[in-house]
Amino acid sequence: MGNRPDYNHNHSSSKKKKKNQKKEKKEKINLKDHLNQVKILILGAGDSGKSTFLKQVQILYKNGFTNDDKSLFASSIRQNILEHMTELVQGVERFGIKLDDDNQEIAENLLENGSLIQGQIPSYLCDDLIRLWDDPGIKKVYTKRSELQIPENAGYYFDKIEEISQENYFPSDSDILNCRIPTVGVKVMNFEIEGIPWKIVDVGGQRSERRKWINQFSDVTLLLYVVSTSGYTQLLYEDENINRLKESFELYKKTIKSTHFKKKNCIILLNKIDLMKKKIKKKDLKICFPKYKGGCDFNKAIEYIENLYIKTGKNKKRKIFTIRTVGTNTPDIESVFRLVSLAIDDYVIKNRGKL
Ligand SMILES: Nc1nc2c(ncn2[C@@H]2O[C@H](COP(=O)(O)OP(=O)(O)OP(=O)(O)O)[C@@H](O)[C@H]2O)c(=O)[nH]1
Ligand SMILES: [Mg+2]
Repeated sequence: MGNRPDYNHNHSSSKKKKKNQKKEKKEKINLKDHLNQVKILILGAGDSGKSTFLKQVQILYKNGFTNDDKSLFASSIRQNILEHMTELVQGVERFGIKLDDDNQEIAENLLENGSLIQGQIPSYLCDDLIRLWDDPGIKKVYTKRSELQIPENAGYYFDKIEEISQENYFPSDSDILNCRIPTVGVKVMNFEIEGIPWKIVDVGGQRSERRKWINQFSDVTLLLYVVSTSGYTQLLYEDENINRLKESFELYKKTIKSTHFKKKNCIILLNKIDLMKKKIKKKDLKICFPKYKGGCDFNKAIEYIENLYIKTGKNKKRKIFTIRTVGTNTPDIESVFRLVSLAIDDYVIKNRGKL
């Protein structure tokens, strides 16, 4: 990736869109004259990429991660490796797949005794993990990982087990961005842009976390709703009868109706399009949205999702913007910030004198 992603709002044709963008740019105003603070609330279902967005803000606007942050992430990354390999080994049994004879014993050992020692992967465990990852049976289970709730990015770390097991391993930004730690509670990030305090609020997206959302609904300047587009082939972690993208859409429908957001602009991040692009070649979006008729065509599929979210959310008092992103790619999130600025200007212009 690395290209500036497309963005769109309220179904404008591309000619009209360009004209609107030009007009909106001209009307750029000094936020300081109108707002005491900017509060951005990030919502979306679990695993959609909300906290990844916050990590990108840390990289872009807060000088990146400290050494203390990196040490903490190193332990989480090692824990991710161990957990996901354990899940793969459990999958071997579930799918009735055979491992190489020697590896069978290693697998059993991992299930019984595999654990980190003071946040480190001991060298014998590192060897075992590498052998398992090299086993064709494990690779076969890995291709079925969506059925096992194993994160799509797990392979990113399995390819680096040796490096990550080094005692002095310090994760790169990319390693940190790929790490999966479900959010519990509310995380707030404060920083300043052009003399105005900005507050970005990230919440946990899993069902058990959502009752805490309402406490964050007041004084919002802009809503960001993150959608994992690749979730159309996955089932919900919390309820394996529900499709993830469907859950995201139903949640959005309910959330955007809230009176708190009636006049608030909203940016929909159509996230994980890297994964969506790969999946759509083999799996039709119809499995999630039966009315979709575009087949295995990425552009048609993404436009269908885009239009669903825009149509459901738009009203006369607010705009729904969309942007396609790979959340782990920093330039994509820089582009989101250009759109954030546009959406906030638009909000301020419409509500001038009432803020
Ligand atoms: N391939 C790919 N992975 C992504 C993308 N965005 C985020 N991820 C990964 O998806 C996983 C989940 O991201 P999080 O940011 O933790 O998701 P979340 O929405 O905060 O999840 P909760 O805290 O449970 O609500 C992480 O492992 C990220 O690295 C993307 O665009 N592409
Ligand atoms: Mg999170």
